[in-house]
Amino acid sequence: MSDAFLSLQDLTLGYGDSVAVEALNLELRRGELVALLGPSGCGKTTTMRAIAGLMKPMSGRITLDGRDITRVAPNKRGIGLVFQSYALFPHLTVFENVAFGLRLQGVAKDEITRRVNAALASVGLGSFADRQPKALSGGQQQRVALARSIVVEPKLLLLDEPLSNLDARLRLEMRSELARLQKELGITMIYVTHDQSEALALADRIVVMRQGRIEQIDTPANIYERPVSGFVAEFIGFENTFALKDGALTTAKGRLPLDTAPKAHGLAWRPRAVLLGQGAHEGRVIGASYLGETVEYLIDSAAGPIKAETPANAPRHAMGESLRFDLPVETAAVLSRA
Ligand SMILES: Nc1ncnc2c1ncn2[C@@H]1O[C@H](COP(=O)(O)OP(=O)(O)OP(=O)(O)O)[C@@H](O)[C@H]1O
Repeated sequence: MSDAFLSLQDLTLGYGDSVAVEALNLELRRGELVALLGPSGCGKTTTMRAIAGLMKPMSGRITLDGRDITRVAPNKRGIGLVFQSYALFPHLTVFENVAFGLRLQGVAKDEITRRVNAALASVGLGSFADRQPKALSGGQQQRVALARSIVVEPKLLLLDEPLSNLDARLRLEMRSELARLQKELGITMIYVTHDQSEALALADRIVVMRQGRIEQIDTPANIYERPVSGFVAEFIGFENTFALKDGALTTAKGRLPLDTAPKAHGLAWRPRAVLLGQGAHEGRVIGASYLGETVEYLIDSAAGPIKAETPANAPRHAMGESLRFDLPVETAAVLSRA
């Protein structure tokens, strides 16, 4: 057996006869934060449910800290959960909400007081112990939910879109809070999100899922800069993705020949890597949106629309204008798979 802290081996999961996740293999090191990233329906929540023991795998094995937990009851796995709906008990104080799991475990009173206060302090709610949940903001409630799950010192913490109910500012605040807590407490975490910036900011490694399979596992920097496939590239913001065929960038709409083409399945560029006003290709401006810092152009080309982004203080291009553009191969992401 490997020395992985959590290991998912050939895990196949489904509902009735329909398979939702197929032969998934994933290993986490102790203390690692791994983000599961992917579009709606790709199997993120299903994977989390199986790890938590809330559904039985069709086949495969799960081990945690050297123990096979595939058939262990959810409450005996030592796994904490924070889901999107963080339902606190409305009639209990913040303190009692956090103490709940420890009371169930029969932990001594003094130790409960000590651990609950420490958990509340670690999420910045030390002075809120006596409040009722309804007297807290959404972000504060979310932090109580987090304190409640870390106080029982789980071996593994599963977070499924835990910040999705919060407004943009709170999300950012909670995101850095979570990162700090995770490092401070050394908790191993799996974090489900469909928000790429959240995954990039938080994770040690990102798992990109597609239709129940893993498409790429890598560091945030490698996922962002070196996506292996068109699917990952598009998901992570490379809006100009092409297959390479006979030395030309190829889409269903047409082709753009290249002087020199690398050996690869495809190439992809972010909008800001597209150069306007120079280069081997020709196009016509069919869209222009002012975004504040930048202007985003849609350029009609022989291979369909190309998205380009230039600094707002660069020379502007008018709608309908014909211009040359360049897709420099040296700034492209080289895609090894379809
Ligand atoms: N209770 C269920 N019964 C039948 N099929 C289900 C059930 N829950 C999920 N599925 C199916 O399993 C697949 C994976 O769903 P899952 O909820 O794991 O996706 P997800 O990546 O978490 O999506 P989202 O980001 O929308 O939460 C989907 O095709 C979904 O329709």
